[in-house]
Amino acid sequence: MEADRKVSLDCYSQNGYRGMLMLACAVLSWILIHRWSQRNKKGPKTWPLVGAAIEQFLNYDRMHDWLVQYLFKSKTVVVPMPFTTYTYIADPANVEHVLKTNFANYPKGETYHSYMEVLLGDGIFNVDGELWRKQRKTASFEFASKNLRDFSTIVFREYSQKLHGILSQVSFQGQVVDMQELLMRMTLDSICKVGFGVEIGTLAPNLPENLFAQAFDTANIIVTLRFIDPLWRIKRFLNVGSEALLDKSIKTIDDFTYSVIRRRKKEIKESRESCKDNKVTEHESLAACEYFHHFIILMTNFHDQMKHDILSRFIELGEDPESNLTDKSLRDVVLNFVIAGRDTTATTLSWAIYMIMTHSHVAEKLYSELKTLEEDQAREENVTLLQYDTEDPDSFNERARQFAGLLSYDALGKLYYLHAVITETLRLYPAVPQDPKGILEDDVLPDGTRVKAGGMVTYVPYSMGRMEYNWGPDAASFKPERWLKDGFFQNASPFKFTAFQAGPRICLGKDSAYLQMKMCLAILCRFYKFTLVPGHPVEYRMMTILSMAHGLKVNISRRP
Ligand code: HEM
Repeated sequence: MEADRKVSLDCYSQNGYRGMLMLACAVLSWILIHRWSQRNKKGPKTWPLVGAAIEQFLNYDRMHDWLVQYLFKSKTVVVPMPFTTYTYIADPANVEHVLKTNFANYPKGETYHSYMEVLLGDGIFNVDGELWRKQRKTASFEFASKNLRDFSTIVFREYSQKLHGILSQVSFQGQVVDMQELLMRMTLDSICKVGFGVEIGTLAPNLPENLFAQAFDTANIIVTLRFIDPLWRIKRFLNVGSEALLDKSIKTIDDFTYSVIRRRKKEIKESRESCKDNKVTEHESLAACEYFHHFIILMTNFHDQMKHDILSRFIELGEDPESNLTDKSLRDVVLNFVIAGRDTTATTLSWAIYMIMTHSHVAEKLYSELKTLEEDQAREENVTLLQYDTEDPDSFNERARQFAGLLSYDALGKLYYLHAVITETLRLYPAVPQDPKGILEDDVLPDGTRVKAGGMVTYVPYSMGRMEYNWGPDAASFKPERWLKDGFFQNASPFKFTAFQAGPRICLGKDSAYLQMKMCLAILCRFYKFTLVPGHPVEYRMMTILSMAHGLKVNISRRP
C-alpha cells in the first residue's frame, strides 16, 4: 500500500517535472521566436509582455540620446510598452501630419491628462477640445496686446538688471555661481509679475529659500517618471515612495498658488475701489490740482496695467457666473503659465550661456554685435556713453544700467546674431525635448507607419535637431550662422525646428520668451565672460523640461 503510494507520487512528480520542462521549453521558444522575428527591426528590440520597457528603463537617464541613436537609423521608431505603444517621429512630414493636417486625431489624450493632472489640472497644457479652445482664445488675446508687450519689456529689463547686480557682486568677490539657479529665480519672478502682477522677490540679493520652486521641480520629475513606471497608480493608492513625495510637493505648490490668487483678487478689488474714488475727485479738482491729475493718470495706467496681466483677465472672466471658472481653474491657469514661462526660458538661457562659453568665437561675435548696438543706440538717442573701469564697481554698474536703458523693444529686434544664438541653442537643446500626443483613431503617417488608437505618438525636438537628414552633415555642430542670410535672421519651417511646437497649439509665449532671453543675454554677454568651473558635469535631467541635472557652475569675469 505504502509502496503503491510512493510509486504514484513518483509518477506524479515526474509528470510535474515533465510538464514544467515543457512549459519552460515553450516559453523559451516563444522568447526566441519573438527575438528572431525582430532581427531586422531598426527600433529597440522587445521582450514578450514587457515590450521595450526594460531597455527604456535602463536608459532612462539618457533617454533623449537613446532615442537619437535609433532615430538616426530610422525616421520613425516604434517602442511597444506593457500597456501602450509609443511611436517616436523625427521626419518633418510626419510631424506636420500630427501637429496640423490631422490635428484632431492627436490630442493630448486621456493618458497624458491622467499622468499630469495632479500638477497641471485642467490648465491649457493639459486639456483638449472646448476647454483648451477657450483658454487659448483668452490667452492669445493677452499675448497679442501691446500693453502686455510694453509692460513685459520693462519687467524683463528690471529683472535682468537685478541679475546683473548679483553677478557683479559675485565677480568682484571672485565667487562661483550656479547660473541655472539664478536664471530660474529670474524667470519665476518675471512670469509672476507679467502673468499675475505679483512681486515674489526670489531674485533678491540674499537669494531667499524658494520652497515653491523646489516643490515644483520635485513634482515635475515625479510626474515624468510616471510615463515609464507601471506601478505608479499602486504607489499613489498606497501613498508611498515617489507618489507620497509628490503629494507633499503638490501641497506646497498649491499653498503658494492659492496665495497668489487671493493676493491678486484683493489687489484688483482695492484698485477698483481706489480708482472709483480718484475718478470722482478728478472731476472735482482737475483744474485746481495739476499734481493730483498726474497722480490720477498714474493710477489709471496702473489700473490698466493690472487689468492686462493674464491672471486678471481670467479673474475677470470668472466674475461671470456662466464661465464656471473656480479658484481651482485659476490655480491651474497659474501653474500652467509658471511651467510655460519659468522653466522653458531659464533652461534655454542656461544652455545658451553654456554654448556661448564653450564656443569662444561665438562669444566674441556676440560681444561685437552688442558693442555696435550700444554705440548705434547711443548715437540715435543722443546719449553720451559713460566711461567705466572694470575694477570699480560703481562705474561698472552705472554703465551697465545705462546700457540696459538703451535696450528698447525695437533695439533688441536688431540683434540678429543674438537671435540666431538662441535659436541654435534651441535646435540642439530644446526646452521641451519630446512631446507626446494621444491617438484617437487608427491612422497611417505619411511615411506609411501605422499607428493604433490608444497609443501615443511623440515628436522629438531633441532628436530632430541632431539629424543629418534634417540639418545636413554639420547637424551636431553649434553654428548660429546657419540661421543668417546676408546678416539677417531666417526662420526654418516649424515642422522641422519644433522647439516651440507647430500648428494650432504652437507656443503662445514664443515672442515673449525671445524678448526676455534677448534682454537678459544682451546685458550679461556685453558685460561678462563666463567660464565653466573645472570638472563641473553638464548633463540633462530627465523631466518634461531639459534642465541641467547639476546646474551650471561658472566663474565670471567683467568685460571692458
Ligand atoms: C524658450 C522658451 C519656450 C519654449 C521652448 C516653449 C515651448 C513650448 C512648447 C514645445 C509648447 C507645446 C507644449 C505642449 O504640447 O504641451 C508650448 C506651449 C505653450 N507655451 Fe511655450 N515655450 C517657451 C516659453 C513660453 C513662455 C515664456 C510662455 C508664456 C509665458 C509660453 C506659453 C505657452 C503656452 C500657453 C502654451 C500652450 C499652448 C497650447 O496648448 O495651446 N511659452 N511652448
